[in-house]
Amino acid sequence: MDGYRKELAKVKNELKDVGEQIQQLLEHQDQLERRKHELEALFRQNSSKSAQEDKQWDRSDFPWSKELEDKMKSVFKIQTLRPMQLQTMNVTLSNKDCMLIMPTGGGKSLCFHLPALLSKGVTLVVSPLVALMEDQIMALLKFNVAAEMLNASTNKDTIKRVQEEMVSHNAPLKLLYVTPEKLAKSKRFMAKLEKMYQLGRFSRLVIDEVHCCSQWGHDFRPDYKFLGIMKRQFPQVPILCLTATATSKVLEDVKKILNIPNCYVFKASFNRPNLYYEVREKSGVQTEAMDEIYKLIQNQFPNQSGIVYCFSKKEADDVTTELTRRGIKVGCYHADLMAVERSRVHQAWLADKIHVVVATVAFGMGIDKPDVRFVIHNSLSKSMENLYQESGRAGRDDKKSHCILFYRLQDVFKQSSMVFTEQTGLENLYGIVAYCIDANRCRRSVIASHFGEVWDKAHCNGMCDHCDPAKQKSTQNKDVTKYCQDVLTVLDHAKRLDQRLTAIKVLESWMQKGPVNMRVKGVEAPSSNILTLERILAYMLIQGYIKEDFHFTPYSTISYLVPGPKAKLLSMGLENVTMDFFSCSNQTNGASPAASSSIHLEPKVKKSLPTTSALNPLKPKLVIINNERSAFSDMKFADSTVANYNGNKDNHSLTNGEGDHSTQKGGIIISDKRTGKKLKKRKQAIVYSDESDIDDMDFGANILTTKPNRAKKALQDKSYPSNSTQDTTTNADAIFLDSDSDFG
Ligand SMILES: Nc1ncnc2c1ncn2[C@H]1C[C@H](O)[C@@H](COP(=O)(O)OP(=O)(O)OP(=O)(O)O)O1
Repeated sequence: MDGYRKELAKVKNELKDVGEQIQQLLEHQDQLERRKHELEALFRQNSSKSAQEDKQWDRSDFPWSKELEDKMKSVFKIQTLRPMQLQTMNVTLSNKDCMLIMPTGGGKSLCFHLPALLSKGVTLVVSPLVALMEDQIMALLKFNVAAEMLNASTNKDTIKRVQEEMVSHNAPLKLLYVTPEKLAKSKRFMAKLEKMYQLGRFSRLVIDEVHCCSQWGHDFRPDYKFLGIMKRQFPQVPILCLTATATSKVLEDVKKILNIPNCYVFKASFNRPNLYYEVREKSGVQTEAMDEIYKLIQNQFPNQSGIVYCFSKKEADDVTTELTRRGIKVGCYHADLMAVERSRVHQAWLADKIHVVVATVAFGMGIDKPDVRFVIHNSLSKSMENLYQESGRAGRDDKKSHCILFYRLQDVFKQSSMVFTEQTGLENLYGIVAYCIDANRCRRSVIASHFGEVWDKAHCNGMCDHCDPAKQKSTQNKDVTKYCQDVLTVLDHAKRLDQRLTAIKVLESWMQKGPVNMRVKGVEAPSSNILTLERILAYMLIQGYIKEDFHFTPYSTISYLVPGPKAKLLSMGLENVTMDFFSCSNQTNGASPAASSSIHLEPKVKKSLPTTSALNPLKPKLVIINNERSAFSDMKFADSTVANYNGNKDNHSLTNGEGDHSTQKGGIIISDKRTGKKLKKRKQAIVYSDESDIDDMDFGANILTTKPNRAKKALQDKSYPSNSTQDTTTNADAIFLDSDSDFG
């Protein structure tokens, strides 16, 4: 026996060592990964080869340089080129393959419009959306540039005419737009292209939104894969690829798919200095969430142009109804609406007849309104690329504009059950979740590292909620290991009972709410607000301590939470989890999820202060306020007696609920405001607090407890009609308020 015991102790020790080593290695791996990204970016930006190449293509002494400048000014009325435009045009005019990554609105179109005018023959442009082509053709026709398009709904006469122009030396046609489907599915059209090529009239192939080729990208389109044969069929035709967003992984994939391994890659900076990035917490109550968006638009952007992006068509319909009811001129745009209605909304918005378009991502590519002052995300986007591209529709006129994302944990699962079948769907989604719950990193630096760029926080210029001096707040790194272990215990308990838990159910069990059999002995209800708990859960998810397990019903896909690959390390106590929290919570409205999830010295978690309106439903007979630390001390409780407790048991003041004070020496004397009578000794009073220093105070109550769950139990024992903490609070005879009180 002794031998076993010794060996067991030895094995446990070794396991502990191994765990610590694993943790160190994991941390080291994280650091190396980060450094690798930075070095790759630095390498790309500074390597002598790429610097030389940039210089080489920046020249103005090419045979076409003079004509290029003339046409730029005379046809497109543009005086100077933006960064990377000249390089790109010089490469493609040299008949070399090129890839340009430039942010939305950066001016990619000019990079093939202008070369098209300087080249003999026709530039073929593959573009994913008919609406996008229509917009471009309209703009080109205004500049008297001959452009056409072919798609599934083009009539026979037009097809015939265009196909004749493709192969006619005298035809004025300069740009021909087609959908990838047209290329992939029309053999006749491919035959015409062959002919055009043999006649030397196929001057260039432009592939817009080229990231659609790659399954690693955020908008994979299977028909884009077909473009892989173009280099083989037309080896002399230079390919120009354009996209606003592509990670290095996507770039490499695209090069492979299109057979252009040696193409030149130009990358304009992702940074849009005039865009202010912000994440705000979204209320769990639909009407409150709508009120907040309404107030935001009304107060900050009155009569200004903006877009509100929604997760689904139904959400877009609902938000449209809600905002219209509140008096904002909005139009709705999504794929289920008739084309005429979509076009009506788009045109009315362009003409400023309506200010806001509430839309799904269907309202996107090709939106070129210069004065969009705000883009609000009512729900989480599915990736950083999506967020960047969608919010990038703001501020094309280079004036300050706002990109505000409303975040709530429940939106993660709406998205995850849609994207989990995509190759990197969950990875991309968790990337944007990390962006949302980050407490202090510059938003731009998170975006930059996502796109593999080096970013110096100082360059943000206060243009994100974390760098804005007006929103200054300090953060503290706190240990949340115990919380994370408790979550895993809840999951283990459910597993033993053969139950599956969604995130909401996990939170419920963790907070000792919901079905009694799901609550776990030894797991104490955390004294923190729901937002903090959601944030910890989200962090566990993106770090791999928990993971999602998807199940199908005939109507939907449900995401359950189960222990993740790193769970073991945590439950064995071999890994510590720390998170950043704001050290003071002086923000209420508009705070980011991180901001409102401030945390005390563990294990206690602090929450944002509820507003007066949040407390209005509470009408207990007695309200005891911690005067020293509470922001509630100025609040009025019309139907309650208010006792101001200042941490000194012997000196308290009482008010009549309307703010008239009378100081009482020698302990609290509680009287009922309505009758003026002293509350009877042993009157029931439930006190919610974690403050241990009230433990031994005599409130004349026969129930005094310091934990909400114990209070609740006490209430249940006394047969109070309540099923939730909120109800018990409402029904309590007395509540204790300090800055940590929890109304979750
Ligand atoms: N050098 C320039 N100087 C002034 N304006 C320019 C210049 N180049 C382009 N523009 C204008 C034309 C458009 O109104 C606007 C956006 O250009 P555009 O080519 O549509 O952007 P883009 O194609 O990169 O955006 P998206 O990714 O949304 O398609 O900028």
